[in-house]
Amino acid sequence: MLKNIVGLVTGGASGLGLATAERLVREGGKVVICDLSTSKGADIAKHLGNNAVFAPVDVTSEDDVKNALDLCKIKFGRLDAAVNCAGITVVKPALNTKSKVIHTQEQFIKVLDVNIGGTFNVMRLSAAMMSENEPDTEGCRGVIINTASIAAFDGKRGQCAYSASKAAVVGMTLPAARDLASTGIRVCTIAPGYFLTSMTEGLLELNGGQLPDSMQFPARMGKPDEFAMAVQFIITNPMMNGEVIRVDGAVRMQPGANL
Ligand SMILES: CC(=O)CC(=O)SCCNC(=O)CCNC(=O)[C@H](O)C(C)(C)COP(=O)(O)OP(=O)(O)OC[C@H]1O[C@@H](n2cnc3c(N)ncnc32)[C@H](O)[C@@H]1OP(=O)(O)O
Ligand SMILES: NC(=O)C1=CN([C@@H]2O[C@H](COP(=O)(O)OP(=O)(O)OC[C@H]3O[C@@H](n4cnc5c(N)ncnc54)[C@H](O)[C@@H]3O)[C@@H](O)[C@H]2O)C=CC1
Repeated sequence: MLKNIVGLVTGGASGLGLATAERLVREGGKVVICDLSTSKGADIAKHLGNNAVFAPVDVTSEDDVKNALDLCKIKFGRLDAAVNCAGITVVKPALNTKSKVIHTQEQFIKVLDVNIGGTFNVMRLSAAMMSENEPDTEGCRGVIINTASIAAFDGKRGQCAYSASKAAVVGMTLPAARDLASTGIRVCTIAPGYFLTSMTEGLLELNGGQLPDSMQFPARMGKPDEFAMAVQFIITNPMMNGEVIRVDGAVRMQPGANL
């Protein structure tokens, strides 16, 4: 149960973030869905009812994130769990050896800006708000959960920017947990494998309907709620801190194309 837990979920209008927002409300919590103003976040929040509200947020903007946290305070009184799911990808070799097309520096920096900068922005500002919470019986004031990817460890061809950004999210997990330990705020990261969302739709088809050979068990794409289950586990287990958990059915990405 997540009874009375107040969560803020970035990327909450789609895929893994949406499943997390839905689970929070289903399990008795409340949620601020943060996503781009162009997303379906407002409709989704309306559909979820009084325990959900939408905040239009670009995670790279300090003002947007502060406004979302203000809304969280006005609507729900406090923040217990910030879940960073907003993320983007670019798929392009550093150099396409056949066409001679070079990866642009702009694309590389954009992915780092959203995936690293956005995650850190939400983490630091959420922590400031959580630090005002009364600690629970364990002395905990809140928890921050970031989303990396198995591409942080074994990225494929074409994933320099994405893998670098996710490796950075892995890298900031322990120092952030150490920074926030004295305030009683925990920080963990989930590194998902292949999950069926708008980020990955079409990949299976592109791969001739073939799942990756390295996929072990279960040999299928993850369901977004299976990510949300990991979020719930981290929120509810006080010993979870400073750790990166792969949720991937034991798959390892291979160097070749597509999946
Ligand atoms: C887990 C998560 O967090 C979510 C995920 O990541 S999901 C996983 C998503 N998967 C990916 O991101 C991988 C995506 N990769 C791809 O889409 C492709 O491999 C790619 C776009 C990177 C390259 O595709 P491609 O079709 O090989 O590129 P293309 O430009 O058409 O290259 C044509 C040829 O040059 C070769 N080539 C081009 N650049 C190359 C390079 N740097 N090295 C070797 N060969 C190269 C290709 O192998 C291909 O050869 P053939 O014609 O003999 O097959
Ligand atoms: N789907 C998968 O297989 C995997 C996904 N991930 C990661 O999980 C996270 C969620 O991805 P999915 O749900 O799959 O993708 P998705 O594309 O379905 O959802 C991402 C959401 O982030 C939002 N977003 C993008 N840029 C934003 C910004 N600047 N500010 C605010 N919101 C922004 C999008 O509008 C979208 O709603 C991402 O960080 C992704 O890298 C990691 C491993 C595997």
